[in-house]
Amino acid sequence: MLRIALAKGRLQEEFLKLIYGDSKERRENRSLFLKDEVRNWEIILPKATDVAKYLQMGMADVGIVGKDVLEEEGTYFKSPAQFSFGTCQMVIAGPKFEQKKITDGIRVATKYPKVAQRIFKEKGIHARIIYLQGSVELAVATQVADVIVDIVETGKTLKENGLTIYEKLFDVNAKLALGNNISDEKREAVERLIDEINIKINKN
Ligand SMILES: Nc1ncnc2c1ncn2[C@@H]1O[C@H](COP(=O)(O)OP(=O)(O)OP(=O)(O)O)[C@@H](O)[C@H]1O
Ligand SMILES: O=P(O)(O)OC[C@H]1O[C@H](OP(=O)(O)OP(=O)(O)O)[C@H](O)[C@@H]1O
Repeated sequence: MLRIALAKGRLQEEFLKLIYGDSKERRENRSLFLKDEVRNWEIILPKATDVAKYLQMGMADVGIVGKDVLEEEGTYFKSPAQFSFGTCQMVIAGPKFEQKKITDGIRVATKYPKVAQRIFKEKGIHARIIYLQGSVELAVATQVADVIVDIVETGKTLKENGLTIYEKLFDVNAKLALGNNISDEKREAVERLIDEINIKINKN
C-alpha cells in the first residue's frame, strides 16, 4: 500500500479530477482518507503546509504539494517529479500607482517567510518580514507592509486590491516529494504513480 499525502484544497481537486474524472459524489466527500484498492493507494489529505510533517514522521511515503510549500517547508525532500498542474508564480508585488523602492527596511508581508527572507538576502537587502496566514494583499492596502511575496495565478486578486507584479521569482507547480527510507517496492509504486499522472496530463 502506497500512502500518498495529497495537499488538501486546490491540488486535491486537480489531482483527483485528473485520476478519477469529475464526480459530484467525490467532490462532496469530506473524508480525509481515500482508498484506491485497484492501485493499492491510500490517499491522506493534510493541509498543504503539513504535508512535509507527515513525510518527516514517516506517516506518508510520498507527498503531492506545491513547489511554493516545498521551498518553504521541505527543501530537504527528494523531488523526483513535477507536474503541469497547480501552476502559478511566486512574485514580489506592491502598489500599482505608488511603486515602492526595494531598499533596506522594506516591510514584506507573506505566507512564505523563509522564501521571502532568502530572496531579499540574495538581493543584499535587509527586509522586515511580516508573517501572515493569508489575504496578504490586505497588508499592503492597509499600509502594514510595503510589498508582498506571494503566489499569483490569474492576477485577479492583485488587480482588485490595487497591486501589480514588481518581480517574478519562480514558477510554481505541483511536485512530488519522496519520504525518507522507502522500500524498492514502494519506489516502483511511485514510478507508476508518476507515469499515470503524466499520461493523464498528456491526454487532457
Ligand atoms: N491561485 C492560486 N492560489 C493559491 N494556490 C494556488 C493557486 N494556484 C495554484 N496553487 C497551488 O495550490 C496550493 C494551495 O492550495 P489551497 O489554496 O487550496 O491551499 P491553502 O492555501 O492551504 O488553502 P486556504 O488558503 O484555503 O487555507 C498552493 O500551495 C499552490 O501550490
Ligand atoms: O492570482 P489569483 O488567481 O487571484 O490567485 C492568487 C491568490 O490566491 C491565493 O490566495 P488563497 O485563495 O489561497 O487565499 P489566502 O490568501 O487566504 O491563502 C494567493 O495567496 C493569492 O492571494
